[in-house]
Amino acid sequence: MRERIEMNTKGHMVYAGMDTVDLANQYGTPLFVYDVERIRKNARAFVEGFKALNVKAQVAYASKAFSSVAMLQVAKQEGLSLDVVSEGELFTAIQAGFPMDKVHMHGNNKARHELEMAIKHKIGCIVVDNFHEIELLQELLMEYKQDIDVLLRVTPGIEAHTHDYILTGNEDSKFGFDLTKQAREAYELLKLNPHVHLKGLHCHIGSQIFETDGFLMAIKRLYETLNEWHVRDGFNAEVLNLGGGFGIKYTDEDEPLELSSYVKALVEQVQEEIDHYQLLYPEIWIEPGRAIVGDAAITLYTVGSKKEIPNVRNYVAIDGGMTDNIRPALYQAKYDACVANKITEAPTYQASVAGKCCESGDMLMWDVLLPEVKAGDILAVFSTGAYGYSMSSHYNRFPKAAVVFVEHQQAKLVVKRESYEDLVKNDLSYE
Ligand SMILES: Cc1ncc(COP(=O)(O)O)c(C=O)c1O
Ligand SMILES: N[C@@H](CCCC[NH3+])C(=O)O
Repeated sequence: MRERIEMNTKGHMVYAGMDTVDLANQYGTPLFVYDVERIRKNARAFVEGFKALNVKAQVAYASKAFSSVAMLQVAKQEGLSLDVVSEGELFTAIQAGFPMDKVHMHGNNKARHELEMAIKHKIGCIVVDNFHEIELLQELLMEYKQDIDVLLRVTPGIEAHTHDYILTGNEDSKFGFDLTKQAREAYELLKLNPHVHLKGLHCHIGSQIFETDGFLMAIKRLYETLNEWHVRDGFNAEVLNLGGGFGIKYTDEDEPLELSSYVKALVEQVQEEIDHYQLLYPEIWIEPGRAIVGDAAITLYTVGSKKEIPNVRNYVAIDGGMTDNIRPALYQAKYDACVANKITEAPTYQASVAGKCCESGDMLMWDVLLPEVKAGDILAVFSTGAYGYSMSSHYNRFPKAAVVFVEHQQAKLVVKRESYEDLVKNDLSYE
């Protein structure tokens, strides 16, 4: 990570061409700072990876990783499609002027009103997850006399090498239909609905995955099923959606693949299956979230109190924590950081970085090496662009942080810091 740190003549860390200490002073902390050029570079690696192989594809940004109007506008500018999982994410897409025909809707418990909103806005595709949803769709499409493209989400029974909580493609999962029996049943039910156009299958095997073998195995499993359906009644998948999950570098322990090599591996495996079963080549869709925004942001915090326990541990507290980054508490996720105003100083002080919530588990990092820190220093945590702001909470009534986009050495506030008034705006008096 440290090789990525740039510094200016003041000895301050520079990020996306900007002095991070100046950014912290101007916008306050905690502050998410996104490098928009990096977002574009990541998006293009996927899009161009498919283009280079001459494969028809859609790269749908999984907006759960970080959704805001500005972010979705960047995704739109890059020609991405969009994966939304709720009315709120769809509403944000509408506010961003995102083309609705490039929006795909997910969700393991889509409510009637969510499906209704998707239908009314004529989104590009609904990824059908369960039998209840098939019934709801049947009713709504009749009511609206409207057609819609759908994919069936299936669980290919793959155990990807990642944290248990972010595994989704294994058989024992709350998402999708199992491939052995339920998928066939769902396929038969969807065939009865003249308003539904089943385009193909979807699977998502998990998140923060560094190897391609899980994806390749999933493709094999999907094609076993697709071949059965083809043999039985001539079904040809026009679309194969392989989900997201492409891993990124958080710390030096992580060794992610080049984004284009994931694309190449997926395309080659699909080609192999197509050749083997003599089927038509589908469009390949993917849904990267983390790999588009994860390494494109840092979070800036201000250091406050310290607690030094001789022969045990040094705690350094910052002005944020699990409210803006729940990942260490939830997944034991690891991060790397530096002190933005002390880049030239040697990291000789071992410390654990604590948040300010009333919760012992509210820790951002355990036992990392920093320079001697003191109150007022600015801590920069790397690779916080995915599932940081989007999973943030109001625990202990901390207002949510601000988000700044930087491009061409210009910073722009894209999400305002919440005020205390924002926090209580939905509260009603009981007096
Ligand atoms: C269905 C689906 N698609 C895409 C994603 C995005 O995953 P990632 O951010 O790991 O690329 C997720 C989250 O894991 C997901 O559940
Ligand atoms: N939120 C998770 C990933 C799972 C997301 C969606 N299936 C993370 O921070 O790693």
